[in-house]
Amino acid sequence: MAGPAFRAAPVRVRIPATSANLGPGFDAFGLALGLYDDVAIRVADEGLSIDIAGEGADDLSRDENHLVVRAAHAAFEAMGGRPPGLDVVCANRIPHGRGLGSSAAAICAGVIAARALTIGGAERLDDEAALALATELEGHPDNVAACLLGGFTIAWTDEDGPRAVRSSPDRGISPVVFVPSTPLSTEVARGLLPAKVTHRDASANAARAALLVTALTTRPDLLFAATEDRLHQTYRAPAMPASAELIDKLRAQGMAAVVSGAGPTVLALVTPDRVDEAIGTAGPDWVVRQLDVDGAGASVMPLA
Ligand SMILES: Nc1ncnc2c1ncn2[C@@H]1O[C@H](COP(=O)(O)OP(=O)(O)OP(=O)(O)O)[C@@H](O)[C@H]1O
Ligand SMILES: N[C@@H](CCO)C(=O)O
Repeated sequence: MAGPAFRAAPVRVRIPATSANLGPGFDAFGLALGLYDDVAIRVADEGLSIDIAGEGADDLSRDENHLVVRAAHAAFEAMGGRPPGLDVVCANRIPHGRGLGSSAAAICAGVIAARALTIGGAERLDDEAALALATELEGHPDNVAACLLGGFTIAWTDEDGPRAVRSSPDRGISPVVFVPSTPLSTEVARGLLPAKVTHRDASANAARAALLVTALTTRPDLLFAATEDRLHQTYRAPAMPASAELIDKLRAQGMAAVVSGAGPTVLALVTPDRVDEAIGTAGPDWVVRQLDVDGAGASVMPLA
């Protein structure tokens, strides 16, 4: 295929935060949340300029190592070639290293923006290829699947690569996130996991994960039972003791609380009448937000 041509006009993409695992669905389940990064990218005649506002403005690199740029470059290469330069403007709202899918959002922003900037991009990089590329860059498919598709997603990998299906959570479920001030990198949190787990723990998780699909989509009354996990949360608790304590407190009140992604954010999935009670359970050290479920996933937006 000949190298691609590019659109002269900038594109703006809106990318949701995501919560992965949801308790028992380690590396498989994801939920898109109504908290967004906005990224605008324009093809330039040369060079690279990166403007960052919000999360990470003080510490992110402003060169080719910037994750949005790395993902965009990877996507351009996959579509046949890069443009000569890029101007990138990021408005970041998803906190970094907290378990709300900031790295997946940055990757999906780069991939979706690059596709929108490339003439014929949708044919050169279809949705399956975009998921595969984003998964390769992120290392696992759960956050990127929810980020690209919105809603509640189940991701898995077969011989053809990562796959995902999406469904809409029951409208009677309100996600509440409790974000601590200190980050924990996913890499460190994954390093705490054992290489092997017992058959008993694996089968316990299989039952709860299967139950969670029903609980999330049609039976919110089963969410508490469905969010038990034995594959990652206990192993990671020593790296996030305050999160483990808050989860215990919320669960003692019958609320479905879990580690969000690799932590240390805590996610509670509650009915709307219990949102205030959930929020009141956390002390002043937490930034607590009730968020909507995002139904659209990563979207190309009209320019303002
Ligand atoms: N908007 C962004 N722009 C550039 N780089 C980002 C952006 N968001 C995240 N990153 C990079 O990703 C790192 C955080 O990724 P990490 O996987 O550790 O946490 P997370 O994605 O926030 O959490 P989780 O994967 O558990 O949901 C940041 O330290 C930064 O290097
Ligand atoms: N499934 C991943 C999500 C965080 O990126 C983990 O728990 O490590």
